[in-house]
Amino acid sequence: MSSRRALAVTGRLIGFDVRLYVLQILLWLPVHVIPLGGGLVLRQLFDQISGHSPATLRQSLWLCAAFAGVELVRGVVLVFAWAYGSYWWDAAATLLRANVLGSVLTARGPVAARLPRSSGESLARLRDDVRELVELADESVPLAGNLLFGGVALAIMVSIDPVVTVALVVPMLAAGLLSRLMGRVIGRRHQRAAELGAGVTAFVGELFGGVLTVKTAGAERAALERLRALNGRRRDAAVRSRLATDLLEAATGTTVELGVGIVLLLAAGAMHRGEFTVGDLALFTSYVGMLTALPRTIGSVLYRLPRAGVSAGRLTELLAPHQDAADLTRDRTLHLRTAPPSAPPSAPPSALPPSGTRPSPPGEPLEVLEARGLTVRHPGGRGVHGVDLTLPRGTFTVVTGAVGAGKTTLVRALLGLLPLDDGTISWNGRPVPDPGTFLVPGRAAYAGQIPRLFSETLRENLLLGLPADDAAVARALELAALEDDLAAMPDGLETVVGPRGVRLSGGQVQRATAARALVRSPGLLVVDDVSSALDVATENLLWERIARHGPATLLVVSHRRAALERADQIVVLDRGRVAGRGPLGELLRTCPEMRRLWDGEPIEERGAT
Ligand SMILES: Nc1ncnc2c1ncn2[C@@H]1O[C@H](COP(=O)(O)OP(=O)(O)OP(=O)(O)O)[C@@H](O)[C@H]1O
Repeated sequence: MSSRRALAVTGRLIGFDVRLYVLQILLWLPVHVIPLGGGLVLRQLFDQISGHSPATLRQSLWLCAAFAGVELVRGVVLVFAWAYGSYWWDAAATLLRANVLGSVLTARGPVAARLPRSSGESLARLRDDVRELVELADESVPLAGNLLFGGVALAIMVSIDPVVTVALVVPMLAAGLLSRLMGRVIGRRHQRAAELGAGVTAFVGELFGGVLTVKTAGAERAALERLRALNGRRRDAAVRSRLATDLLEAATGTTVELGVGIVLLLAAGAMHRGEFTVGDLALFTSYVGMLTALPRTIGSVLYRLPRAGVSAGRLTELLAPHQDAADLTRDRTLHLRTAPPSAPPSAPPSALPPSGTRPSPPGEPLEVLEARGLTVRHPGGRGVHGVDLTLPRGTFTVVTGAVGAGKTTLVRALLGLLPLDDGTISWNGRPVPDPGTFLVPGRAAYAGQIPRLFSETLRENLLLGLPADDAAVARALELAALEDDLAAMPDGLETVVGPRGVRLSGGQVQRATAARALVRSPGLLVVDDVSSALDVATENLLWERIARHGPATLLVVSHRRAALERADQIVVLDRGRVAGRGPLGELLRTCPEMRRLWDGEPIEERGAT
C-alpha cells in the first residue's frame, strides 16, 4: 500500500516538469550506453592483438584511439550530467517542500492541530522525507540507463555465449528477489529511525528555544541526559536501518560477484575449447562491471520504495485534512533561477472574496454570533461540552473559569481553530459551516494566549502582509495602549522586535499582539488572556479604549477584575461546562464558581467530569 503510494507520488514528481526530467535522462543515458560501444571496440582490438582477427598495426592503433575517444566522450558527458542533472532534483524537492509549506501556511482552521508536536519535527520531515521521495524518483534515471545497457549488453553476450550469459543473469535475479523480500523489513526499520531522528531534532529545537529556562532551572545535566537517551535510541534505530540496507546491498553485490567468478570459470573452459576468444573475454569483463549496477539499482529501487511510502505518508500528514498525497506534487510555479515576484498584499478586510459556501456577504456586519452545543473532546476527555454562547453586536463578553476550565478551547473552537466534535455556529442567524474560513479578519480577529512576534519591524509585525497604512497602525497602537512604549523605542515603528530584535516586555508583546488584531478592523475581536502581564492601570486603559473606540463586539478570556467588571455578560466555565452566565453582580449572587474566582481563591486545575 505504502509502496503504491510512493510510486504514485514519484510518478507525478517525474511528470511535473517533463522538460527537466528529459534533460536529465538525455544527459545520463549516454553515460550508460557509451560503454556498449567501448566493449565492442575492446573485443575487436583484443581479437586483433591475439591474432583471432588478423589486422595491421595501423588498424589496431586506430582501434586504440577509437576506444580512448569513446571513453573521453563519456567523461565529458559525465561532467555535463553532474553539472546539469541536479536541476531536476532541486526542482522536484522544491515542489514537494513548496506544496507542503503552502498547505501548512495557508490552510486555516483545525489543520494547525495536525502539525507534529514541534516545529523541529516538521522541519525534519521537510528535509529527510522530501529527500527520500526525490531520491526514489531520481533512481529511475540510472534504472532506465542500466536497463538499456543491460538489455543490449545481454543480447550481445547471449549471441556470443548463452551459457556464460545465463550464469551471470541467475545470481542477478536472485539478488532482485532478495531485495523484494527484505523491502518490508527495511521500510519498518526506516520508519522507526525517521521517527526517532525527528524526535531528536525536535528536542534540540526545544532546547534552543528554552535555553534560559534550562539554565535558570539548573537543568543542564538533565537536559543533556535526555538528549543522550533520545540520541542513543535514534542511533540504535539508525544503525539497524542502515544495517538492513547495507546487508541487502552487500548480499546483492556478493551474489553478483559470485556470478562474475562463475563466468570466468566457464569462459576459461570455453576458451580452452576455442569457443570463446580473448576479445569475447575482454567484452564480457568490460560489461560485467556495468551489469552489476543493474541488480544494485533494482535492489535500491526496491528497498527505497517502502521507505518512500513512509515518507509520503509523513508529508501527507502535514497537509490540510481535505488534501491527500496527490497534493504533494500539485503543479505550482517554481522560481529556481530567478527571484520570485513580490507577494501580492493580503486582501484588505473589506475585500474578502465572496464564496458560495459563505452564508453571509463579506461586508455584512455582525449583528449576532451564536454557538449552540459546542463540544470539543481532547484526548483524555478534557475540552468543552455542550456550551452555548450568544454574542450580540456591541457587547463585551468575558469567558472566565479556573485554570484548565476550557476557556481557550472554547474560543478556539468558535473560531474554527480546533475541530468541533459537536455543535453549530451561526452568524446573523445563518449557519457557518466552516468557521475556520469564515471567522477571519474582516469579520473576526484573534489575539491568542501565547503572543508571538517575528524578528521583523514592529510595523511589519502588526501588518503581517496587509497594505501599509500608517494611520491604521497608529490607531491600533493607541487602542492597545502602546503609544508611550512606541515613543521610547529606538526606531519607533521601524524597531526590529521579536527573538532577534529588541526584547519587549511580556506586557508589551501582549499589547502588540492585540494591536495586530485591532489593525485588521474586525467586527468581532477575540482576545485570550491578553492582559495577564499588564498592571491594573494599563489594563483598565486598554479595555477603556477598546470598548470605546475599538471593534463593536468583544469576546475576552480573562479572570481579571478589570475585564469582569466591564463585561455585559460573563460566561463561567467549570470543567468544560457552563457553570453560570450573566452580568457580574448577578453571578456573584447566584454562581458559587464565580464567587470563588472573584474572591481570588487559588485557581487550580480540576479533574474532568
Ligand atoms: N490538545 C490537547 N490535548 C489534550 N488535552 C488538552 C489539549 N488542549 C487542552 N487540553 C486540556 O483541556 C483542558 C482545557 O484546556 P484550555 O486550554 O481550554 O483551558 P483554559 O481554561 O484556557 O486554561 P488556562 O486558564 O490555563 O489557559 C485542560 O485540562 C487542558 O489540559
